[in-house]
Amino acid sequence: VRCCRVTVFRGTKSLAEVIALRGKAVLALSGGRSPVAFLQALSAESLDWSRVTVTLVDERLVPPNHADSNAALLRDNLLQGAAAAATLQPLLDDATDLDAALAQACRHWHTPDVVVLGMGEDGHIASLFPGAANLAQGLAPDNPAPLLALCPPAAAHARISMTLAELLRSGVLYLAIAGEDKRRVLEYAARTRSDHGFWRPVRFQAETGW
Ligand SMILES: O=C(O)[C@H](O)[C@@H](O)[C@H](O)[C@H](O)COP(=O)(O)O
Repeated sequence: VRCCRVTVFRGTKSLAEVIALRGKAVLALSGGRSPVAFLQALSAESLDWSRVTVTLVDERLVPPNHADSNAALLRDNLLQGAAAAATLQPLLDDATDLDAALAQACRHWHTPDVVVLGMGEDGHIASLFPGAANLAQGLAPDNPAPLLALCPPAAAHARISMTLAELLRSGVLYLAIAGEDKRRVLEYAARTRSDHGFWRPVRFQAETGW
């Protein structure tokens, strides 16, 4: 709960600063199970939401109203109350194959000003899952591509994800995690020097102080 309140406070402040500077802001959020309380709390924040475009750090290749759709998660939990005035820019529209989905997502993409990441217990952020065939591409710090298509063996659906390079090109990054298990993963990742792909995404965040 504390993590959620702190991230709501900091995220809202960052958005307000970007809006004051540039008149508009792009916010990229994560999906999964844990952001519900955060999204609901954020939706009640007083901010000029009409100046905010909300998008996702990753999306699953499912129809827009599927229970696993991250866009549906935002629609149901964030785009309510004060935040209903924001513009939702989903990553996927009606694409059913992964290449078309990636092309579609890239067409509408804008590098976010504010990003809120979650983290899986295997250390993945966005959909940069350990074991994904093209993980190296997703983690290459000089990859010019903002988004990547992956079929991670550990995940239920094929995914579109921000690349690590694009995360690093974004304005402000927050990592919102809760619970002992995730804390242990983060601490382990910060300590380990092994170059095992399993720990790379999250170790990168630990080392760069996200
Ligand atoms: O769409 C997704 O799956 C995410 O964006 C992903 O990176 C998520 O943040 C973690 O998997 C944590 O998920 P939980 O909140 O469900 O633990």
